[in-house]
Amino acid sequence: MYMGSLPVPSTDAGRAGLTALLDQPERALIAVDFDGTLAPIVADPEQARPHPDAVPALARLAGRVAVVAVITGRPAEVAVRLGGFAGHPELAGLTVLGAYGAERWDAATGELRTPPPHEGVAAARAELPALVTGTGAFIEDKGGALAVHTRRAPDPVGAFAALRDPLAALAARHRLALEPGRLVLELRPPGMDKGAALTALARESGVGSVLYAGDDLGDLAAFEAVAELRDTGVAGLRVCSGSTEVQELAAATDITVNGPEGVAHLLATLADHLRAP
Ligand SMILES: O=P(O)(O)OC[C@H]1O[C@H](O[C@H]2O[C@H](CO)[C@@H](O)[C@H](O)[C@H]2O)[C@H](O)[C@@H](O)[C@@H]1O
Repeated sequence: MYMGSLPVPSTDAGRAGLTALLDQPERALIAVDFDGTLAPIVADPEQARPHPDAVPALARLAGRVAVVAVITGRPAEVAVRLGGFAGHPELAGLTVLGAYGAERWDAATGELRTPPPHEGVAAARAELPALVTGTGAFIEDKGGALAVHTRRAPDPVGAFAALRDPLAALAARHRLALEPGRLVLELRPPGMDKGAALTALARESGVGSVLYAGDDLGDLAAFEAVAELRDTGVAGLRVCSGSTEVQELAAATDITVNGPEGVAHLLATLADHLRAP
């Protein structure tokens, strides 16, 4: 069902979230995930780029809402580079929270904040090649974390399943978290997730409504955070960037759109609705 050209959220709380965003955009936070939400999924992580309509839509929204943010598992500076977010005058207020919220880049200052290295990542880095050899998986070394990708393996799902337990054991040995995603298993420092990152940003900005869009298991914490923010009086709208790969998000969200193309369309339609009078 559509409200004008905007989809109608499937829940009362989601409808309240959308209404709050449309009524008081100057008090709204719009936060989006990068891979699978802004950027279509591709086989080589280095080749991921936002959907062509996504960044222009974010830029239009940035002029109308209180805060626009990208919250991603990528290192913040990688998301900034792949997204082309630096030096974009209309995105001068953009915040990028990388490494599941452990890193922060603010367009306004250009400042990048990263945590000190976790010794477990260095230890896992040394052991990982032996575990991965022969599976067809490849390692994306993100500096502060390690991602093992099976998308390019001959049997991506089989390789993912075969690696899950050994990587969980490796993570446990080195006090790391194992973060499963879309044909990827990430070893990363514990203690931060996208939910904590989103809540902190919402509190810091004092917003009255939050929209969060994501596509993967790592986004569930952010969707839960939106639900918790609602209990504290902050209206919320949870948008699923739908895919055939991840089925678990529909129950945790208020709107499902068709992947990054659908997200870009939704953001652009929101920007149309919020056009300055
Ligand atoms: O939080 P996100 O912005 O969604 O980042 C999560 C991970 O995404 C990337 O991997 C995913 O996208 C790749 C490029 O499309 C794809 O090849 C891979 O199969 C996906 O899992 C990225 O490479 C990771 O570092 C991110 O943590």
